[in-house]
Amino acid sequence: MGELVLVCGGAGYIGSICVHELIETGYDVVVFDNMTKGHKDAVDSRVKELVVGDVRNEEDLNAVLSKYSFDACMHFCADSLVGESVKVPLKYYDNNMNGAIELAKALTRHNVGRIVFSSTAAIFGEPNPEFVPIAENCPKEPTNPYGETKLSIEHMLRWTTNAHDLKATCLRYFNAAGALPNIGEDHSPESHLIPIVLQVALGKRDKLAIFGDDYPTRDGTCVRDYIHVVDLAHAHIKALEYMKDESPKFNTFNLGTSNGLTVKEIIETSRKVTGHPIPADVGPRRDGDPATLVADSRRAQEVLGWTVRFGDVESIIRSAWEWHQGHPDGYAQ
Ligand SMILES: NC(=O)c1ccc[n+]([C@@H]2O[C@H](COP(=O)([O-])OP(=O)(O)OC[C@H]3O[C@@H](n4cnc5c(N)ncnc54)[C@H](O)[C@@H]3O)[C@@H](O)[C@H]2O)c1
Ligand SMILES: O=c1ccn([C@@H]2O[C@H](COP(=O)(O)OP(=O)(O)O[C@H]3O[C@H](CO)[C@@H](O)[C@H](O)[C@H]3O)[C@@H](O)[C@H]2O)c(=O)[nH]1
Repeated sequence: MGELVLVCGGAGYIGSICVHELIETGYDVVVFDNMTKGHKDAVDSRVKELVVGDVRNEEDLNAVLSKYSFDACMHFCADSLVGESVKVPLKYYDNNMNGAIELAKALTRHNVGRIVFSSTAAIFGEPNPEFVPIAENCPKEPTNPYGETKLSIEHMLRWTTNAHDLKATCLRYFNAAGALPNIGEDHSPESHLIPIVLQVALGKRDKLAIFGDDYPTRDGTCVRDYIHVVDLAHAHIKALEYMKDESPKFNTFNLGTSNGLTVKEIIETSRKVTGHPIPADVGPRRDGDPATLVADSRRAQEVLGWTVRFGDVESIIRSAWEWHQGHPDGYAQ
């Protein structure tokens, strides 16, 4: 029998892929998700249970934590749209902050000793070019409420691990992308660049809007570091193993490929992968978008022994394209 992991948000995009990789590695898994954005069909059929509950709800958490004896927890639950967070900040403070606080309280009550938390590149805000690629100690000045809530949760976890018998690892993903053959990205409404580009290629949309071409980048569009979601999943497993040994109680790692690509470059590569012209018009900037976010992930490589296995963006887009072709309506079909 492997260790038992509680995966909160395990019916969502990144969480469901982590669940699959955990089970493949020999872990047992219970998924806990309120299903506001999760998909039942994304959850591996080998999980011990898919519990429908809300991380903000003490009773829901007590029920699952009393039923099972967990070795560790992964926390993927959040609202996570940069633009939306600028428009409705209180939704983000409510779900992200309150969810993480209730979960941390429940883990300490039930003596669960390890948590891996989904943090984000958005905690760094608009880094001065001298700090790009972005290492863990880069100044943190979020430019949107989403990043603010994630940074506050990191601080809350640091103080909680200081006071309790709990270890935490915050993994700051840059832009998650790609798919497994049967698990992919299906957000509704979709706001992420690669799935939107592929929906145009599938004929589900006529064209897409490029949000601004007047940024200080090589072609004027925003630069992001797209990392394969399976590589992210493997970093979670490495973090669980690391915290089992003599690790510090609180840890942070930046996770990306260190290869920054512009919005226009992503569209161009997608044209090559799909063979579709993918029409795109330049529109206004989206609120809260920093110009450039590229990771320096050497610390995760050196300390966790993590490696990027699927770093080439063309193969990342190809894996997403294969999933989207097989699931043109997402999980709805
Ligand atoms: N997608 C990215 O590129 C990216 C990058 C950096 C960080 N992140 C972070 O990674 C995590 C997962 O992202 P994702 O793209 O898989 O998102 P997602 O929306 O697909 O998954 C989140 C899951 O959490 C569930 N959930 C949300 N609030 C909940 C609550 N209060 N109680 C119980 N379940 C709840 C949703 O139903 C969903 O299944 C998020 O925390 C996000 O902020 C994502
Ligand atoms: O229709 C679109 C959609 C997106 N973009 C641009 O494409 C880039 C990537 O956007 P998106 O895919 O929405 O990702 P981000 O806004 O960079 O945010 C993602 O990456 C962050 C870390 O970098 C995470 O924290 C967030 O959760 C995750 O949504 C940005 O410059 C957007 O302005 C467009 O130009 N047109």
